[in-house]
Amino acid sequence: MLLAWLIGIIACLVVYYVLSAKRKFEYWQKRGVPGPRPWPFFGLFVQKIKMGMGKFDAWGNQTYGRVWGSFERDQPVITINDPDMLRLILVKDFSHFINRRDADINGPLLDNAVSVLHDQKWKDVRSALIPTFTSGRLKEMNGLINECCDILIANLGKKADSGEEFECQGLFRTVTMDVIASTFFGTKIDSQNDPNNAFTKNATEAFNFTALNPALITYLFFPWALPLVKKFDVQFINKKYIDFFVENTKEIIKMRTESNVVRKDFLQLMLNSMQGTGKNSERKLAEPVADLAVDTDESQDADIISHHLSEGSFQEKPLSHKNYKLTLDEVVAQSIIFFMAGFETTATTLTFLTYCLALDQGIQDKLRQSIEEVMQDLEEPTYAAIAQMQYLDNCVNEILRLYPPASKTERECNADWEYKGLKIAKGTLVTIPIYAIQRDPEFWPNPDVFDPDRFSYENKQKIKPYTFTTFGQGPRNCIGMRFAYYEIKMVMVHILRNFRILPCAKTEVPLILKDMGFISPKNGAWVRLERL
Ligand code: HEM
Repeated sequence: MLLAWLIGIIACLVVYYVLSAKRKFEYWQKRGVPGPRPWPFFGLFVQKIKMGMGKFDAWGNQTYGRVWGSFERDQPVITINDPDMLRLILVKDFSHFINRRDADINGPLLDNAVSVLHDQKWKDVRSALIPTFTSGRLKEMNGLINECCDILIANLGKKADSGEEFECQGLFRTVTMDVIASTFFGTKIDSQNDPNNAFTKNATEAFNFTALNPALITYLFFPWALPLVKKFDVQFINKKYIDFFVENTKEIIKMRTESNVVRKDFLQLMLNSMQGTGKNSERKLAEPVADLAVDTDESQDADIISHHLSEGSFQEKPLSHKNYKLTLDEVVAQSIIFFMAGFETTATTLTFLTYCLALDQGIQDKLRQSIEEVMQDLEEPTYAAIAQMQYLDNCVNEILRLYPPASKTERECNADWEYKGLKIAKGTLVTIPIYAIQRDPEFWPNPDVFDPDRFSYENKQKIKPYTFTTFGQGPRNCIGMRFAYYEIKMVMVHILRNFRILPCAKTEVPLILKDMGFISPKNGAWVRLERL
């Protein structure tokens, strides 16, 4: 009897999942949008895991064209590789596509993070954060970043002297973590000399995503169980790692408030905004929020980013009309999200660049020489010097094109939208397949080749807008973009002025990628160094 019941239940579930897969496939067919047929229950999950997210999107583009449809859970997903459509979605019609999806597995504190906030609340918080990332602020961080780089160079010197082969990503994580801890929290954690310290361990573990992440599995396959698992504190990034950062951040804030210590770091800027003493609080109602890509304060100086490439990041309209004051929870949440978003992405970029320079000594020599031409008698790089290093900018952009740390981003459509007969219904998720667009041979000839000259002054003018979207585009692009460029360039200048990067026996060619969460080398990127 029990067996009969069991067989009956399984049969019902099979029928349900088969019909549901059919319904999802037909949803896009009816709208004339091609796309893969999802498997019952698994959807397209198995293919994504097998290929990796970026390669899955590239396969989708090749097979179905520039616009194709699929589903995630019960939500229709449309993947768009058409740069003209992306311009509309990310910039012109941004008001239809303000938010990313609400996965509701971030945990109560991270629900306050700018990356997951929605609508007006997002506008308020983002507006309050903008003054934190101007080039003026970055210039103030120069000494702190140089300090972390000096430790790196001392440690690399030991590796060069011993002829040791080493894996770069682990090493770069410790540098970028030290930089973030120092520039954001005014704290020296010295994870470079103590890679087992609690900050490094917790942050690295927090990013150790696998397809078996319990929150991800529940979200994708058993959404009805979400309220239940949330009761057990299951969230996308394990609660124990988040708690570690919450406790530390709150402790630092408490110490500052009690002792009235004022520092020149990002945390202080946020605390100023909380207390209404920040630059933001002086903004007049009608005054537009500072442009996200172009720093009006410093517009007479060369900037650290290529404006041409961040076309569309212009803040066309003010985001918020209020002089928003951050709450304590919001300050803590932003601190954590900056830490999380900031160290792994920059470490990965440094890793890939080091790897590619090891394999191409010609490019490495040219880069070193171009850096020396700017540095001349300077002992340590300054913001102004970095901004003049054109070939370094080309190399960094090319590595970000070839290996974008985030293989995709997304927007959720909040009101029905139409373009040339294609209707996107409210509630549809729009996927922007960063990796796939940046490896598309129509936009990037020989897309798998590392060729910094694609970004030379002359060639850059020919790059089709919205085909380089490593940092996203439009008002909701990466808020840390300028900081990331600055940090990556500073670290590379220090390394290349001291060492030649060489391949070693363990250098994997071609590099196999891991593409769950952020893109990274699956088996690490191994090199060795020689002192110059
Ligand atoms: C190489 C380094 C980095 C890359 C490639 C990168 C990439 C991205 C991408 C693709 C997005 C989504 C943009 C969109 O949807 O249009 C994003 C958002 C974001 N990034 Fe970055 N990022 C990097 C470094 C950083 C750093 C250093 C920070 C902080 C210090 C940061 C903080 C953020 C935040 C807070 C958001 C959400 C912004 C919002 O929703 O308003 N990122 N990033």
